[in-house]
Amino acid sequence: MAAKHKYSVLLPTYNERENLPIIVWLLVKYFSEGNIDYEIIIIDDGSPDGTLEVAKQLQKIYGEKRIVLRPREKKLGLGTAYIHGVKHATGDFVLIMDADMSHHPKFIPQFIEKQLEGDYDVVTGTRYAGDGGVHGWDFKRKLISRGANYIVQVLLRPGVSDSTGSFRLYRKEVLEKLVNSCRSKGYVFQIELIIQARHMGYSVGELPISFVDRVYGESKLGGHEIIEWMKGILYLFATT
Ligand SMILES: Nc1nc2c(ncn2[C@@H]2O[C@H](COP(=O)(O)OP(=O)(O)O[C@H]3O[C@H](CO)[C@@H](O)[C@H](O)[C@@H]3O)[C@@H](O)[C@H]2O)c(=O)[nH]1
Ligand SMILES: [Mg+2]
Repeated sequence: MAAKHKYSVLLPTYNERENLPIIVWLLVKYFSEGNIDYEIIIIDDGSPDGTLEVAKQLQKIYGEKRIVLRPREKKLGLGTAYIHGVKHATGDFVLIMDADMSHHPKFIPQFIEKQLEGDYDVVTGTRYAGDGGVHGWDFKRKLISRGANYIVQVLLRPGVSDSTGSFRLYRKEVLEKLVNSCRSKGYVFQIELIIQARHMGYSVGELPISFVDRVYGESKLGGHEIIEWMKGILYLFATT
């Protein structure tokens, strides 16, 4: 596949020292094999494990055109990391994904194909339709994810089968507009984006993906994030 567009990948990182070289290597592989123009924007939030130092090494290996560093001094949340990253994106399309290998770069050519096929404004990965799935999570974490999706379905009617997932492809100008109309700062940000996309009449396609739990490091979704998530959902319910 030789796509004529440029794709910017936003990689938010907090303590992803072990994962970053693997995901970057795979991203480079799939983009190069597909002869696709790309940049990888790493938004590190002052990770104490030295993720930024690793990112700097990767920039030396792959070059400043491909690896763009947009770090922030401290942990300011996943939603604001995306907002920060998109400001610096130079591609026609923006891919958002986790940096811990739960979102495998092998799906990127499928995201691109799906977008081109349907001329979609957004293509969103789904773990809960078609061949999509979740692997490696314990029962509690599966329940949290299913429960969160169910709450969103009932309260906000997002029009997609997996509203809490965050492996997505956006037309850049669409993402910029969505980001400007979103207020959430944490994990609820991806839900607000997809709800806004529906309200603003953008076309959204779904792509089944498999989500595999991380091998290295830990999830940052703790009790505080879950409480903030619930507050965010209630706020969206009351205001949208
Ligand atoms: N820069 C930055 N990055 C962050 C922050 N918090 C998390 N990240 C990064 O965001 C990505 C996802 O964080 P995880 O901590 O691995 O999330 P998860 O528990 O695996 O959650 C996944 O499932 C959720 C529910 O389906 C999703 O909402 C979430 O996006 C993610 O896909 C990782 O690359 C992580 O380093 C932050 O405050 N700042
Ligand atoms: Mg993760």
